Amino acid sequence: MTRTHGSPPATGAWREGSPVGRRRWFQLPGPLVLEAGGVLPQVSLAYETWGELNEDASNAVLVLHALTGDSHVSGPAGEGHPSPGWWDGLIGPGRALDTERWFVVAPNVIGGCQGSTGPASTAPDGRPWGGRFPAITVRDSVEAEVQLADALGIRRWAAVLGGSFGGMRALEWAAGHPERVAAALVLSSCAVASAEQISWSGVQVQAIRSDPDWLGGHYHDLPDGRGPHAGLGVARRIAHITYRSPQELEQRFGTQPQDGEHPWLGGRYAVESYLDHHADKLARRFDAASYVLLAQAMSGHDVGRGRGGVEAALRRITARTLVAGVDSDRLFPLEQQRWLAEATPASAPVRTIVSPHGHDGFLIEVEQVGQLVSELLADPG
Ligand SMILES: CC(=O)SCCNC(=O)CCNC(=O)[C@H](O)C(C)(C)COP(=O)(O)OP(=O)(O)OC[C@H]1O[C@@H](n2cnc3c(N)ncnc32)[C@H](O)[C@@H]1OP(=O)(O)O
Ligand SMILES: N[C@@H](CCO)C(=O)O
Repeated sequence: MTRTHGSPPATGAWREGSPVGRRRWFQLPGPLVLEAGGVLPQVSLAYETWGELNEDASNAVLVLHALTGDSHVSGPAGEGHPSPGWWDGLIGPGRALDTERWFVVAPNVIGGCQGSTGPASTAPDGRPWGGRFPAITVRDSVEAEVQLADALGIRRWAAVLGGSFGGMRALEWAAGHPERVAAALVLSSCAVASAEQISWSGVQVQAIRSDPDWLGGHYHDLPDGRGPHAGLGVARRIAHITYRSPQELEQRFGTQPQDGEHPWLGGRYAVESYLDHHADKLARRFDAASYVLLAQAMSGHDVGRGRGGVEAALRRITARTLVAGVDSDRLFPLEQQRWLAEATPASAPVRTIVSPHGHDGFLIEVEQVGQLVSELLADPG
C-alpha cells in the first residue's frame, strides 16, 4: 500500500527544518515530559504559516486540526499534501483569516503522522517508535504548541480556533494558558469526552487492534508497507457513520445498490461503497498507531483534570470565547456545546451551524465558520 505520511527531512536542523511545500519543522529544545508520565526525548512539530507576523507579534492566530487533519488548512494539494486544505477558502487576502492582517499558524499534532513526531517516527534507538510511543493527552499537544509559540516569538494569540479534536486543544489552550489567548473559537467539541464518544472511539481502537498485522503497534518496519490497514479501514467506516447525520445518509444513499448490482445478489449498497471509499482513502494517508493514540487522547480529554473540575477550569478562561456546534451532529451533539458556552463565563451564547452533514459540518460549512471567525476577530480587544 502506498502511504503518504509526512516526516521531517533526514537532515532536519535542530530548531527548524527546511520546508517541504509550505510545511516547516520545529524541534523542541528539550524532552517533552508527558501528562501520563512518559517522556519524548526529541519532538518535531510540523507546521504551516500564512501571512506575516507583525512587529509586536499581536496578529497571530492558531488553527488546530481535527483527528485526521493536518497543518494544511488552506491551499492546493502538492508536495507533502495529498489533499487540498481542509478549510480552503478561510485563509487569504479578503477572507475571514485575512492574510493582509493576520499571521496564521497551524501545527500538526504530536502523535500524528503528518510530520510531527508520532509512532511512525524514528525513536532514539534508530527503530520506529511503534507500540512503544507513550500515551499522550490533549494537554501534552498544547504544551508542545506552547513551545512552538515561544520559538515563533508569540506571547499571546489573537485567537485560537479549532473543531472537534482541534476544539479540545483550543479549549485547553484557553483554560491552561489564559494569559496567552485573547480569543477562542471552539467548534463541534466539548469540555470533557462523553461516555458515548469514548465508546465510539473504543470500538474503533478495538477494530485496529484486532487486525492480525497490528502486532502490538510494532508493524512500521514490516516489508511492503504491511500494517493494520484493514483494521484502520473498519475504524474509519465506524467513525464516518458518526461524522454524518442519519438523515443525510438516507437522503443521499437510501437503499440504492452500487453499480446497479443488487446487494442481496452479492453487490454492495451505495452507502457501503461510500464508506469503503472513505476507509480506503484514510488507510492510504494515515497511520493506524497514530489513529489509536489520538483517539485515546480524545477519549481522555477533560479540561477540568487537575483543575478542580470542569466548571472551575472553564472559569479560568479570560479569552473572548465563541462556542458553536452543528445542529445535526450526533457525535458531538449541540447540547454539549450549549452546556460548554453556558458554563464558560467568558463565552457568548452558543452559536449553531446549520447543516445536514452532521459532525463533518464544521469542515464542510466553511462560509458559516468564516462568519464565526470574522465575528470573533472583529473586536481584537
Ligand atoms: C480538520 C480536519 O478534520 S481535516 C480532516 C478532514 N478530512 C477528512 O476527514 C477526510 C475524509 N473526508 C471527509 O470526511 C469528507 O470528505 C469531508 C468532510 C472532507 C468533505 O465532505 P463532503 O464534501 O461531503 O464529501 P463526501 O463525504 O460526500 O465524500 C466525497 C467522496 O465520496 C465519494 N463517494 C460518494 N459516493 C460514493 C459511493 N457511492 N461510492 C464510493 N465513493 C463515493 C466521492 O467520489 C468523493 O470521493 P473523493 O473525496 O475521493 O473525491
Ligand atoms: N472527518 C474529520 C472529523 C473528525 O472530527 C476527521 O477525520 O478529522
